[in-house]
Amino acid sequence: MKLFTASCSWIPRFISYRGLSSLNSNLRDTKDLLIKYNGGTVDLVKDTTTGIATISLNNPGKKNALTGKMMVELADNISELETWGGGKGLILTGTEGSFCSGGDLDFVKKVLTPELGFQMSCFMHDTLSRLHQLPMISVALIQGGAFGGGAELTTACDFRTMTESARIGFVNIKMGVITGFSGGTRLTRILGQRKALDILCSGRSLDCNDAKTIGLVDLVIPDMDSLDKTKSWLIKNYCTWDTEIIRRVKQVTLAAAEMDIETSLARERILFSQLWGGPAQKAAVSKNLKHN
Ligand SMILES: C[C@@H](C(=O)O)C(=O)SCCNC(=O)CCNC(=O)[C@H](O)C(C)(C)COP(=O)(O)OP(=O)(O)OC[C@H]1O[C@@H](n2cnc3c(N)ncnc32)[C@H](O)[C@@H]1OP(=O)(O)O
Repeated sequence: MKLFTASCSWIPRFISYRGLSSLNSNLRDTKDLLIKYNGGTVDLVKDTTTGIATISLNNPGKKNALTGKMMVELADNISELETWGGGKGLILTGTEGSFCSGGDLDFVKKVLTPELGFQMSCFMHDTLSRLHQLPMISVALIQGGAFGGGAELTTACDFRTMTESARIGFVNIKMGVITGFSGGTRLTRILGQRKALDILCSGRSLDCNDAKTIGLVDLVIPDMDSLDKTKSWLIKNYCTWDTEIIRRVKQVTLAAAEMDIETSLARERILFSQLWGGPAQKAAVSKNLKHN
């Protein structure tokens, strides 16, 4: 069988994850290209009282399918969150009862060359890596459907909640491709290789029970008031602490997952010692707390 990649001589021979920065020079060009494919919005709301941000994918006529312009807006929203020192948590969701049905097929049909696919993929990898690396606790609220690229988006978050009637499917294989938004790598890190292979290679869609059983989803919630319920769960479980502490815990876990152990330990020592003797610790040690 002749390999399709034989015609893709323009693809760099070696691309390492850390090598992504060497592709960054192309991101501005890609942004200029993507923004021309109009439709939908991606809206960011920052609640300064709770420290919880919400990003909503909004293209309801197409079940929140992602246009090029929406990819750019998502990237811009992440850039804004990177500079928000007050952020504790982030909820990524969609409007009008859907999460996201993947790439907008009207847009996809206009960019069907390996070169443009590579550019789009680099852009989305950069955006979702930056989302994943935000020093706040991120949750994807899956409602309605999350398919193809939409399912991939959920894997960039730390946690996933899913409504009782929702479905999630990595259907890329049924569309003649594999994961373009980094979902293959991220799903494998979440589930392990065997379960990820099952989900990716079957292309089957999962209901909330399947998704919870395999460990893709952390919490199943009723359809009603799913955003409020996700927000309450996020705040109650992870975000009652001091902002600086939450952000440091997230950074420690990221370093441990993605760096060699000595570098990660060095980072943990610094993040720890900067809190030692601070107001939160002084208040806690003066309280004679019992943890049972
Ligand atoms: C990036 C790329 C990749 O593979 O890496 C991808 O993500 S490929 C994209 C992978 N995603 C897909 O192939 C999704 C295909 N769509 C579906 O399976 C279905 O539409 C569902 C998403 C399950 C929703 O079904 P349901 O019966 O609830 O609604 P529906 O089919 O009437 O959809 C409502 C309207 O949204 C449109 N619509 C739905 N998904 C769309 C998409 N991804 N791009 C463009 N339009 C889309 C439908 O054509 C329809 O338009 P009208 O009202 O005008 O008829």
